[in-house]
Formats: sequence, C-alpha cells, structure tokens
Amino acid sequence: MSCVSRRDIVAVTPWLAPIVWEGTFDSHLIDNIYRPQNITIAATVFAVGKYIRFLQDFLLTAEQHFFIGYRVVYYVFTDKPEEVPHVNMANNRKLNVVSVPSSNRWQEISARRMELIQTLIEEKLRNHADYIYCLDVDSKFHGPWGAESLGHLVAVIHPGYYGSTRSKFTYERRSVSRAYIAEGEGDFYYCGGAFGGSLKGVHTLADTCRRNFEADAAEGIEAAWQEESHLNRYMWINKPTKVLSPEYLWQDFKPRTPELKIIRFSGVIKNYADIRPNK
Ligand SMILES: CC(=O)N[C@H]1[C@@H](OP(=O)(O)OP(=O)(O)OC[C@H]2O[C@@H](n3ccc(=O)[nH]c3=O)[C@H](O)[C@@H]2O)O[C@H](CO)[C@H](O)[C@@H]1O
Ligand SMILES: [Mn+2]
Repeated sequence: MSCVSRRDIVAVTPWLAPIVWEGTFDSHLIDNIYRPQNITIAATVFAVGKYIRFLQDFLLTAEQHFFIGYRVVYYVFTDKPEEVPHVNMANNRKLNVVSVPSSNRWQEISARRMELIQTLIEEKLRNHADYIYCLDVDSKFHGPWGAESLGHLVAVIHPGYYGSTRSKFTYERRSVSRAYIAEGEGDFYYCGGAFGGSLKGVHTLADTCRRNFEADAAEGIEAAWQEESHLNRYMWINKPTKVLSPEYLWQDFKPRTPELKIIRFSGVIKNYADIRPNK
C-alpha cells in the first residue's frame, strides 16, 4: 500500500468522518472500488458577469486533474453563453451551459447558486448523475481531485481557518438569522467555494440553505457570508460524512504551510474592485 500514516494532521472527525489529506488514502485502491460502479460526476460552476474570464483556466485545469478517468458533466451557469470558451475534453466528459440572469449584487449571484443547484438536481440530474460538486469559478486545479473525495455530504475546510480556534470562525453570530451558530458551537469553518456529495445529500443541503436564505431575506437579514454562512449552519446540524482538507480549496495568496503536501484546487488572486458588480 502506498499510503503512509500522518502524525501532523487529524484525519478523522469526532463523529468519525474521514478528513482527507494527502498521505491518508490509496487512490489506486479507491479507484478499484469506484471505477467498476460506472458513476457520473456533475460539477456546477457559475460564471456570471465578469467572472466569465475565470472559466477557461478552470475548465482547462479541471480537464487535467478533476476525476480523470470518470464520466464528468460540467454545468456552467452564465449570463454570457456565447462567451463560454471551447475546451477539448475526453469523450467521457462534456459541458452543458445553463443561461441565468445577471445581478447587480455579487452577494446575490453567489447566494442564488443554492436555488439553481437545487433546481438542476430536480430537473436535470436525477438518473443522470450520482455525485455533484459545486465549485467557485475563480480557481484552478493544480493536483488530482478524484474518488477519494466521494461521500454523501462533503464539505471542505476553509483554508483561512483550519488552524484557528472556533471563536475566530466567521459564522453568522446574530440569532435573528437562520444561519446563526452560537459562541462555542460549530465544528470547522467550511468554505462556500467547494462542497458536494450524493445528489440526495446536496439536494437537501441546497433546498434547506435556500429556504433559510429566503426566509432571512424576507425579514431583511443577509447572513455575514451569504450562502457560506447557511452552509456552515447546515453542516453543523447535519454532519458531513466526509471532510476535505484545505488541499481541496487553497488560496493562491496564502503561503503554504508544512501540513500541505499538495494543493489540488486553489482560488486565484483577484482584484475585487475590478470584477465584482458592487464591492
Ligand atoms: C473560497 C470560498 O469559499 N469562497 C467563498 C467566499 O468568497 P469569494 O471571494 O471566493 O466569492 P466569489 O467572489 O468568488 O463569489 C463566489 C462565486 O460566485 C460566482 N460569481 C460571483 C460574483 C459574480 O459577479 N459572478 C459570479 O459568477 C462565481 O462562481 C464565484 O466563484 O464567500 C462567498 C460568500 O458569498 C462564497 O461562499 C464563496 O464561495
Ligand atoms: Mn471565489
């Protein structure tokens, strides 16, 4: 077995879900389990407004690293379907474009993803995909992201907070919000930029987050980090069955720490003033 044990990281949660780090799994063995199952992986990515500029690198690098050897279907949500770049793909991989309206607020674009993901699962994915990952477009793949990440409900630890104590997590702290997490509660701070799981697992997550987001909005409340706050609340109540380490969503501006043996996916450095409709 090629896997070596690691003593510098925690590889299991207190509810006994694996925390996936390089060196804790044998991808050959995992592929031997999943390849014969002939599964399809859906990946959603939103490229609305100026974020269309990130799509080409996202797709090119995904074609090098994301579930290579598996059937993959990308769903690109955009208001600029004519600007979706052409990227050559292996014949078991394809891309579908879904037209969506733009918005003047980036917060709304980001948050509305939950509703669109829910609808996609209901209307298009049932019987056509087994697992789904929902990913930020302003990011690139740098290393393999494969079947070791599969699970019913999968969350990624936010790279900004994996070494912090709970009191530093930027959860929604106002009890009026449905994303509220009280002081002293919460497990990890998860990122909104990458999550996934089985269709059923993600459908329930998206449906719940969307309802809570809308109920908040009807009362004039927007959680501190929009859908990311609602996702964190959801994952606190409904524990993820697999947790991915920050290898699965790093940030290019962050210096690498010794625990990080590989970067699989990472957010590019962006000039917010230049790309967001409102700042
Ligand atoms: C790494 C990470 O976890 N990032 C999260 C973080 O900030 P980020 O700064 O990463 O948010 P962001 O600006 O990347 O927006 C999230 C995503 O929404 C889409 N988008 C956004 C604006 C726009 O004009 N057009 C467009 O297409 C695009 O796919 C983008 O990747 O907090 C946000 C809170 O709302 C989301 O939870 C992000 O996922
Ligand atoms: Mn982002």
